[in-house]
Amino acid sequence: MTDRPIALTCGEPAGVGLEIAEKAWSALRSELTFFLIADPDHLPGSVPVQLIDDPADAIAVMAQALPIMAHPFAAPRTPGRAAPQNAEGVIDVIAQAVDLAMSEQVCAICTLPIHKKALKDGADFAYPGHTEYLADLGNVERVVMMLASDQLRVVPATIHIPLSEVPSAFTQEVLEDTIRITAKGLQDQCGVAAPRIAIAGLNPHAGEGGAMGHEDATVIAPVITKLRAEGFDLASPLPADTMFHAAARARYDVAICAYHDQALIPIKTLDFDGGVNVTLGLPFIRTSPDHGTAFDIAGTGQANPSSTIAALRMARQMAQSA
Ligand SMILES: NC(=O)C1=CN([C@@H]2O[C@H](COP(=O)(O)OP(=O)(O)OC[C@H]3O[C@@H](n4cnc5c(N)ncnc54)[C@H](O)[C@@H]3O)[C@@H](O)[C@H]2O)C=CC1
Ligand SMILES: NCC(=O)COP(=O)(O)O
Repeated sequence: MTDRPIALTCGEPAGVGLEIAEKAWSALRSELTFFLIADPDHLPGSVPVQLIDDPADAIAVMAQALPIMAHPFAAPRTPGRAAPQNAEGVIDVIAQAVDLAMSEQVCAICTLPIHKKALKDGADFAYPGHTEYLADLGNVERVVMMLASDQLRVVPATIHIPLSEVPSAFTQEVLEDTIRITAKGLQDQCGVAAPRIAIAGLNPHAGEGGAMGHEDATVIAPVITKLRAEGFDLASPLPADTMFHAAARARYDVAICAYHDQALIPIKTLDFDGGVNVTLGLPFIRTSPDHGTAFDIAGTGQANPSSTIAALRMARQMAQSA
């Protein structure tokens, strides 16, 4: 699998992504092969680059220059300010990378951050994030967003929806599918043979026996009973406030949470620089840094490439074990 390169999508050109792509190339040029799909005119120009037409050409280029598959955009790059005319280009680059993955010309895709509102405003993008767009491109109904670092793996069972919609979206079916996809992904792609899965309660104190909400007993508990009978190793439903300290984390391989911030706050607090976002359940491998476009520091040279470097390494590792 690793004879093929990883496709790195440019994401929002006004963000820190392209600066990070150059730094990631400097760090990884003798370790693994990736190429960037981007408008060459958008690149900050701190490293040598070489245009390629065929993904396979990246292998010979990588040690000397950052391989670029050119995708012309409508407008120039202005750090910190998204150009609405570039929204279509950002979306098309992601679709191009998926085509390359589905046709097995690349071993994985790694996506640099998009600005969700810029895509909605500029191109009426119908998806709240990569995760949902990639599910559609990959023709799968349900995928799982997992964020992983050396210290913790977390999965939000509901993803990019308003908090007010979480209780109705967090159904037994969603939770069951999420557990199944997560367990399979950990076994098949992450080298965890028998995943220990912790489920966070939705309510304070996991509902405190019904005194603080009912979903822990009526949604989570029945799914746990059903899946335990099938052999899943599930701990549950745990009060979310006490399941992320070091001793608690040692008892599970992944924490499945009810909603976005319940999952992402602990991992971004523990390891913002090393966290990787991976989509499980797709017919191809996709990783991403855990951070966003960071418009506030774009163009300043301050962007830390560690999360993208970790994401590229994880993509390669997953491809090796596929
Ligand atoms: N995978 C993706 O495409 C993601 C996209 N986003 C999008 O990014 C946009 C901005 O989101 P925010 O909530 O502001 O989060 P953000 O991660 O872009 O920024 C939060 C803070 O962290 C800092 N930061 C982020 N990445 C950094 C890096 N590599 N090095 C140093 N400092 C860094 C920023 O300067 C800022 O102060 C939004 O549109 C959001 O939806 C957010 C997360 C992931
Ligand atoms: N907060 C995580 C995030 O927004 C990543 O979303 P996606 O673009 O990877 O779906």
